[in-house]
Amino acid sequence: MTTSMPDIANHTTAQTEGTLDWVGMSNIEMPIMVASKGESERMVSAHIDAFVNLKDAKAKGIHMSRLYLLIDELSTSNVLNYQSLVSLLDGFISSHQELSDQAKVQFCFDYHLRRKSLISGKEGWKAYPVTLTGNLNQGKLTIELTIDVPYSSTCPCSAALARQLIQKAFQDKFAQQSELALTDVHEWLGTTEGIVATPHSQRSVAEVKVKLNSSINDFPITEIVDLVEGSLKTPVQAAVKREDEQEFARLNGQNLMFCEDAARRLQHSLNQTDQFDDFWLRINHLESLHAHDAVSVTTKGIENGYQP
Ligand SMILES: Nc1nc2c(ncn2[C@@H]2O[C@H](COP(=O)(O)OP(=O)(O)OP(=O)(O)O)[C@@H](O)[C@H]2O)c(=O)[nH]1
Repeated sequence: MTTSMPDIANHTTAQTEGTLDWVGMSNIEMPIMVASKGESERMVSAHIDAFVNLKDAKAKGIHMSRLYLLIDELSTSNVLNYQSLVSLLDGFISSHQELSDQAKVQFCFDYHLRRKSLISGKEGWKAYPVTLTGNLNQGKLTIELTIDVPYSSTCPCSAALARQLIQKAFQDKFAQQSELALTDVHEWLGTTEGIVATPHSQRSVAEVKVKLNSSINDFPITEIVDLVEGSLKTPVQAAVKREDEQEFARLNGQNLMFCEDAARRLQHSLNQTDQFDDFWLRINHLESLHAHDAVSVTTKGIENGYQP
């Protein structure tokens, strides 16, 4: 004889009635196969949030296990791409008929890419934090991809102030000499007295969020990383030999930027491509001059689009 188990979610009603915006599970850890455009399908270790709304004020609760098992099925038998993300959201709602008409899911993971050194031809891994978010609200679908791309920024103001000090040191050193010997100047420039000041630079992070549509099935992770790094020109490096470090110093010197400059460069590049319905970006310069960060935020600026 089998004993039937109490089913609180189905057979009892709420002690206090009320509809709820989101109910679900946060921080579920699962391996997920991710389809990223131009890359082989890759297993990532994902942290997942899964939610539905509770529109029935009297219902005791949602069915957590149904959401969990739908994600588990994706983890064990499928690949995460645009279509499977949409099917997952559909499944959340169809498994909660009468209870829910909104669903959202978020996958957070590090996506590793091989990145080339600047000069030496070496390669190394870089981990990019990625968030994929799906939201289905009474039939209205939103799929978003957010990537954090680290880079280096050198302060243009600091660079100008350092140049002024270098000019002054040059004057102090050579002003009294009637004739300048090229070798003397050349040698002096190679000393710390010659380059008496250096501008400050900082590790910086561009957070880029794009709204995807069904014209994209595999997520454009590499494409966005390439776009950001290609625009800013000073990506954080993986494998570095001295020739790479020297090139990095040159690139920093030739791409001086405030957080405003970085945001405008990315805004320009993202406006050049029409594959994203909308974008939002936040530039964070983790200052070395200050103990606080310099930040700029912008969006595509479309009607009813992302708000800054
Ligand atoms: N709704 C809800 N469930 C919770 C919560 N915390 C833990 N659970 C548990 O999640 C488990 C799974 O719930 P259900 O999905 O309703 O499980 P089930 O009744 O076996 O599954 P179905 O037959 O598909 O409804 C239950 O044992 C709940 O106790 C909570 O805060 N809210």
